[in-house]
This record gives sequence, C-alpha cells and structure tokens, in this order.
Amino acid sequence: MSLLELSDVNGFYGNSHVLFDLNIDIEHNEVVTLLGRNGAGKTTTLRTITGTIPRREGGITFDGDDISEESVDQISNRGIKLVPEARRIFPTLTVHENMQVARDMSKGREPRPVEEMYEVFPILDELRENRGRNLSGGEQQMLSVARALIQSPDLLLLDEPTEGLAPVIVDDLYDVLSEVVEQDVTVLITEQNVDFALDLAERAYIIDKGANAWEGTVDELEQRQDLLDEYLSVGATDAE
Ligand SMILES: Nc1ncnc2c1ncn2[C@@H]1O[C@H](COP(=O)(O)OP(=O)(O)OP(=O)(O)O)[C@@H](O)[C@H]1O
Repeated sequence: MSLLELSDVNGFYGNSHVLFDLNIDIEHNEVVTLLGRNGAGKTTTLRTITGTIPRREGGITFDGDDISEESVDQISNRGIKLVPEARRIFPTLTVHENMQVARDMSKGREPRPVEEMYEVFPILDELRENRGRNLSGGEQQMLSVARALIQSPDLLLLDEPTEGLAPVIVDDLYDVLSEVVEQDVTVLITEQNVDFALDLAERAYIIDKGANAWEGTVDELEQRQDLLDEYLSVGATDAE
C-alpha cells in the first residue's frame, strides 16, 4: 500500500482553479521530487496534502486512510510535516529554544531528542545559543528542517529548500538532507534547482499548469533532455 496517494485531486483558491486531476503516489521510505516551472502548482500540491489550501477535491489517502476531509491539525498529527518555502522559525528564540518548542509541539507523536538533531546538524550545535533572527538564510533553513524532523514525521514535505541560498550553503544542505533521507522517513521535495532534487530523489513527477505532465525514475529523467527543456527550462543536468 502507498504511504500517500492523491487521486484526481483538484485545488482551488477562491474561484481560481489551479490543480487539475492530479495523481501522485508515494511509497513508504521513498524520496520523490515534484518538479515544474514557477507557478506550475508545486506549492499548491503540498498545500492540498497538508490541508492548508482553501479548497481541495478528490481522493487523498495516507497509509490507507482517507484524509481528504481532515483538518490541518489532524493531518499534522498523522505525522505529515511541511517545511515551507518561507522558513518559519521564531526569530527571538535561540536555536535551542526553537528546537525545544518544535519538540513540545509534537502532539501525540514521540519526538526525537534534541541532541540527536545536533548530531545530524552539527552547524546548529555550534549555534545553540544564537537567536533565530541572527542566523543566515542557510542556517535558518537547516533549523527549519530540524524543527520538522524532531517531530518524527512519517512524511516530510520540503518546499524549495534551496531557494535563496548561496551555492556553498546548498552543498551543506545537500549533505544534511542526504543523511536525512537515509533515515526512516518518506520525503516529497519540490525544487527549482533540478540538479539538487535529482541528486536526492529516486523518482520524479513533473507538473505543468497544475496537471501531471510526466512521472518516472530519476534515472530515466536524467536521460530525457527533451523533458527538462520542455517543462523545466534547464540545461544539461550534471547530477552526480
Ligand atoms: N494564495 C493564492 N491565491 C490565488 N492564487 C494563487 C495563490 N497561491 C498560488 N496561486 C496560483 O496558483 C498557481 C500555482 O502556484 P504555486 O505557488 O502552487 O506554484 P509553484 O509551482 O509552487 O510555483 P513557485 O515555484 O513560484 O512557488 C499559480 O498560478 C499561482 O498564481
């Protein structure tokens, strides 16, 4: 059974129809990337999963249960955690306090020890006493991911984690995330940085104008320059 299944999902902002009969299937422990141009509907797709979109229709199941009518809190309590594009950390709290708050908000789920997070994110260990507002964009992104992971998610949704980060920080984030995906967690990641996403993921979905355009393995996609040109407007990938 799939961990997450979207069948013929439609998404709306008021009268504006932006997702059209979208189908996505994610197996336990898979790392899947959702790709597409600006405005293709990637963030909105994640919002249909977390329940934060104003209106969604269609089938959404998580671990076999219908979650299509569930509230944001119910879905979060199931262990679906989103790291949004605009990083959400508490600016006046220290790194350590940010971690503690995330741990304490882990309703109904056994959180992971804060110290374990410092092992995965050594950068944060060094910054324990620094306030959120004094962190660089990359450090905030690491903290954002750590805050989601501490709640032991079953499904981690990452919305464009490299956005706005300097290349050297992107490399650090890659190192951390490649360690994260080795753990017992299923990941759906959206990215404009196609190389980054293809390096991390095993399987990919491309969406265009809110609808499925292609799906397959990352190995297949790396051979399909036509798709990369048509839907993602990038040059040759240099994925390792
Ligand atoms: N709050 C909103 N109200 C109305 N329309 C919206 C809203 N948010 C997004 N849209 C529209 O929905 C469509 C999909 O947007 P979405 O942000 O999901 O795309 P995306 O693929 O994540 O793009 P980006 O890479 O720019 O974040 C776009 O046409 C966008 O203008």
